[in-house]
Amino acid sequence: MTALECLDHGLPTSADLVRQSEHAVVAIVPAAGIGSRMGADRPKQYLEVCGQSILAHTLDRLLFHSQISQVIVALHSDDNIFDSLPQAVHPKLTKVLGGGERADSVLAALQLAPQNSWALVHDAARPCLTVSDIDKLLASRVQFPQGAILAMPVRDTMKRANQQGEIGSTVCRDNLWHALTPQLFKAQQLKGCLNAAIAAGVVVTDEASAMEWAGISPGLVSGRADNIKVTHPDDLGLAELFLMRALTSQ
Ligand SMILES: Nc1ccn([C@@H]2O[C@H](COP(=O)(O)OP(=O)(O)OP(=O)(O)O)[C@@H](O)[C@H]2O)c(=O)n1
Ligand SMILES: C[C@](O)(CO)[C@H](O)COP(=O)(O)O
Repeated sequence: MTALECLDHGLPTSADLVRQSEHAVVAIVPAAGIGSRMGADRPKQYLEVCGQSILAHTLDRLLFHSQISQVIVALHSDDNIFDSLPQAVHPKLTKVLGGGERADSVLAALQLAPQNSWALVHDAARPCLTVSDIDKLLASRVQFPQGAILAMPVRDTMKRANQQGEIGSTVCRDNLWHALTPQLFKAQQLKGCLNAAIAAGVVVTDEASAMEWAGISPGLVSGRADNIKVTHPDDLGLAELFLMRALTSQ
């Protein structure tokens, strides 16, 4: 098929595919949180499930992905555990000091991302990410050159509480998605949008919200429901189950 025919059919030309392959993909792992909602004796990313820490599982998925050239991990200034992880000495891995909020930690890591790279930002607290979902998000760059996020359509009826802890309203769930990670954007563009949004006092709880604030509409890529963010104690059992299932299916 000629380039013109590709364009007519909305397909990537070989030049598009070559260009994508020219831009490195750098994984950014915000891992500087303290896990207050977990209430454990250490930051939740260092709790063990299936034989190693949550962070170690997350790093393995990124370090061993063939299209990811570098993994930049943002750590808390008091972190005295990371260097004991086997993954800490991986040649692809770079450490950076995180910040007060997740967005600050992501920004700190973005300072080290190469000029024309893609930044694939993934929470340390999401250890059940699969290679197939990473592949799916990376492949979405053809359809969503502005960037995209893994997300999951809402399945439950959604309620908004009132001040009394009762149902205030039912939120229409049409076209309502849970934002997951990884979230994939051009590193320089993401850095600019994050800096601008934070400077404007915007609450930035994920990378996409900074891009949206700048007027960009990131793509939504349907991701697996087992890509959970380990946040509360009862998430640990789920993570263990999903990781065990992944190990036994290999
Ligand atoms: N200043 C921060 C805060 C959070 N994170 C990271 O962002 C991810 C998602 O944040 P969250 O699940 O909220 O983790 P914590 O902030 O540790 O949890 P909590 O809000 O319960 O304290 C986590 O991998 C966390 O380590 C970070 O790098 N820097
Ligand atoms: C980035 C994220 O995981 C997308 O759902 C989420 O916003 C992180 O929120 P947290 O409060 O920092 O865990």
